[in-house]
Parts: sequence; C-alpha cells; structure tokens
Amino acid sequence: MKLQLKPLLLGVAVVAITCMTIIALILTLVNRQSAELSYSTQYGMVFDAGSSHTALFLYQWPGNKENDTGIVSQTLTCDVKGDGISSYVANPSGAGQSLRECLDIARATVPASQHSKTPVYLGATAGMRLLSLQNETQSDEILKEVTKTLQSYPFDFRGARIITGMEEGAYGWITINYLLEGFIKYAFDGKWIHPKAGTILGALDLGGASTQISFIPKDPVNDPQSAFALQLYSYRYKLYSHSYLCYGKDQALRKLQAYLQNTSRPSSTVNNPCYHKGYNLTLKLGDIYDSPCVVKPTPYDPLAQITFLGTGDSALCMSLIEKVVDVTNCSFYPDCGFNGVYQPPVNGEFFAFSAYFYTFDFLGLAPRASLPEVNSTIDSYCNMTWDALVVEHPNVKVKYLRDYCFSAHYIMVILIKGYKFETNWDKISFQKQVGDTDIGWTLGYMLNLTNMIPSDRPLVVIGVQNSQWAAEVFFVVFILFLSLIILGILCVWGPTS
Ligand SMILES: Nc1ncnc2c1ncn2[C@@H]1O[C@H](COP(=O)(O)OP(=O)(O)O)[C@@H](O)[C@H]1O
Ligand SMILES: [Ca+2]
Repeated sequence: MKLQLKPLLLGVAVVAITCMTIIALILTLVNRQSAELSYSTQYGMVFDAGSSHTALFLYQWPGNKENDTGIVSQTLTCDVKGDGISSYVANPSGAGQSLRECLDIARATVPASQHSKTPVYLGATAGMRLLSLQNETQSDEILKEVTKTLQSYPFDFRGARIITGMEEGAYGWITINYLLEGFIKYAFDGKWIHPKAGTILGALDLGGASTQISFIPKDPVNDPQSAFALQLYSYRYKLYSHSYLCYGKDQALRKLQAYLQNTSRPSSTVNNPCYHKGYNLTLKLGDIYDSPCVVKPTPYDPLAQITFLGTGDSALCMSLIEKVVDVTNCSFYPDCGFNGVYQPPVNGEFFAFSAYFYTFDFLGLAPRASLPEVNSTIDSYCNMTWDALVVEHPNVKVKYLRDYCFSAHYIMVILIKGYKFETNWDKISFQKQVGDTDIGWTLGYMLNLTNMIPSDRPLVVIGVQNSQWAAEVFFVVFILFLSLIILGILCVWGPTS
C-alpha cells in the first residue's frame, strides 16, 4: 500500500503542474492578444493647400508598434474640387466649404472611436504666400474660414497656416527619406541600424507657384538662410534647402507671357513658341499681371486682351525661357542655382516629384530617360500640331496638354542650367510615390508635428516583445513536455515498483 501511494502522489503532482502550465499558456496568449487589441490603428491627416488645388492625405499607422520607425502609410487621398484656396478672395467662406466633401470621406473612413484622436493639419504653400504678400487681410480671412470648417469636424484640429518655402522643401526631403528608410532601418537581429551614408536622397519639388530643392551637400552649407539642421534618431543632418517663390511652373509661364506681351506692345496678338501650332489663347492682361511675380506694364488695363498664337517652335521656346530664368548671374557665391541664389554643387541621388513627375510621366520619360532621349522627346512633342495632340490625347485636360511643352522645357532649364545636373543627369529619378504613399511635403510635416521622428534612437518597444513572448511559450511547452514524460514513466513503471 505504501509503495503504491508514492506514484499516486507523483501522478497528482504531475497532473497539477500540467494544468498550471496549460493555464499559464492560455494566460500568456490572452495577455498578448489584449496587448495587441488595446493599441488600435491610429490616423492623422494633412491638407496640402497648393496654389493650383487642395488635396487631403490621410495616413495610418499601427498603434501597438513604435510609431517612429517608417511604418506610416497612406490610407487615402482626396482631391478637393475647384482651384486652390488662394483663388477664394471674393468668397472666403467658399474656401472652407470646398473642404467639406473630403472631410466627410475622411470621417467615414476613420473609425468613430478614433475621430477625436486624429490630428488634422492644413498647410498652405506658395499660392497663399503670394496672396499674403499682395493682401494679408485676404489671406487671413481665407485661413479663418478654412479653420472654421476644420473645427466643425470631430477630429483633433491642430492648425491651418501658410508654411514657409524652407519648411516645404525640408518636409518633402523628410518624406522621401522616411519612406525609403534612409534614416533608420529595423535589422533582422531586432536592432535599429543607421543605413550607410549615401543612401539619403535629395528632393526636387515643382509646384505651380514655387519650386524647392533640398539635399545634403558634400561641404557645409555656407549661407545660414538656406541651411536646415535636423537631428533624427540621434543623427545630425545639415540640409541645403531653397524655395524659389514665383518659379513654380504656372508663375514662370506668366513671366514668359508678360515678356512676350511686353515685346509685342501695342499689338494685341503675339506668337508663343511654347504653344502648339493651331492653339491660340486669348487672355485678359489681369490674368497675366495680377500676381506679385510679374511687373505690371505702364499704362496697364487689366481688362485689355492679348491673344497668344501658338507656333510650336521647340528651340525658340527653350531660348525664351532662359530670358525669364537667369542662369548666368552668380556674382556673390562660388556656386549658384539660378537667379544668383547660393547653392552648393548637387550631391547624391534625387527624387523629382509633383509637376516634375506629371510632366515627365506624360511624356513617357519617368522614372528615368537619357538626356538625348529627353531632348528629342520634348522637341517632337512641342513640334506637334494642336489638332494632332487633341486627337491623340482626348482625355487629357486642355490646360495640361497645352502646357506640357513649356513645362518640359522649363524643367530642363532649371535642372540642367539652373541646378547644374548636366553631368549628374542619371542621378535624378522622376517619381510620384514610394510604395503606395505619395511623395510630397505633407507626410514629413505630420511626422514632425506629431513628434513621430524623435531626435534620439527608438529604445522602448510597447507591449510584449516578440523574443520575450517566444521564451515564455518555449518554457511552458518545455515544462508540459517534461511533465508528460514523467507521467508516462510513472504509468509504465509506477504500479510494479
Ligand atoms: N496631371 C497633371 N499634369 C500636369 N500638371 C499637373 C497635373 N496635376 C497637377 N499639375 C500641376 O502641378 C502643379 C502643382 O502645384 P501646387 O502644388 O498646386 O502649387 P504650389 O506647390 O506651388 O503651391 C500645378 O502647376 C498643377 O497645374
Ligand atoms: Ca505643391
């Protein structure tokens, strides 16, 4: 009897241990699941109020992961109907109303429980910069109206403002390098690593009213006005960033039109070699000169008309553009971009986005094409007649189709003769997205304002770490396995001993 009691006790002990380990395993699983569930997807959104139009970008990231390590993605984009907010001078409340459709879509997309935790920003760029130079009261009024609308939604509104050209350039640069994991990478061994120098890309942004160039030069930036210092994940970057106000492609075209109008006065018709043969455009002088980017003629009647007759002369178009972009003057600095603006020599690889991409993509030159191919493609495009073009591209908006010739030449003048990419042409890639996320300043802006790129390296991992969880499971399974073996031995040997 004594001999049989011992295996029985041992058996009970083993069964108890087995039960406890099973309970522990279940608890670990439940704990892990609740850790995951309690950090639901987070959202943030930014309105890009550009000179030509406004777009909403909605971003998301998993709330249970470190939110500072390259995992923010774009959930949706929404194009606001109509022109940019700076066009609402006569009807400022219309600027606010125009945002409603996209805000309604965002409200339906973000789960209701997350609405109040979703930050919303509106950043206005060069169109509003120009309006505030022309009439600050009007630009303030428009910002007040868009603020009213944004505040009427259940989101966490964090401000509507005009961002500086320097910010616009720097945030575009941050967006690209964040998406390409140029700042920090998660390695296989679970450590955060800093990618090799040279993997950081420069950013080229062409808008309608301004254009930006941002990159890390080889040598330190000499001019404090174009130096942008950043510390991201404990690494310091000294960025060169410059924004050319009035040198977006739409304002540059106005400069060309003003130049042509001036040289043809008093005639009210003038040839425009950047427009296709067969395309004529009649404008009021106000359409050209109502901008701080062009000097008004004297006398000046804003209602007087001028007609541009397209001649489709590619070579002449290019040489005229050099009259509105000064690529020769560099008297104060050893190196310049254009218009005598300081710029160190370009360095490394670049992404060119926004209107750089739209133009080159339309011409079949994105993401890359050799210089001779680019030049011959632009020539053949510019030399096409308008009738032939419209037949070939019935679905492309007229305002884009008629401007691609000018835009393409303008791009070549600023890239090659302005920024001096001639010998580094193959370093430029014309891109719209990285993965499914658009390239532009909005993501960098949101990452910065929500502190999602810390200046120091990420250390804390929220929730149960994978390695810790694996160790726990391994331990529980091991104990379970050991108990079963002991139980088996006892069953076989117990009663006979
Ligand atoms: N599909 C397209 N094809 C050609 N150009 C486009 C297309 N979509 C947008 N654009 C142009 O891209 C530019 C975008 O500039 P925008 O962001 O509005 O101005 P800014 O950045 O100067 O405030 C505008 O000139 C606009 O006409
Ligand atoms: Ca823009």
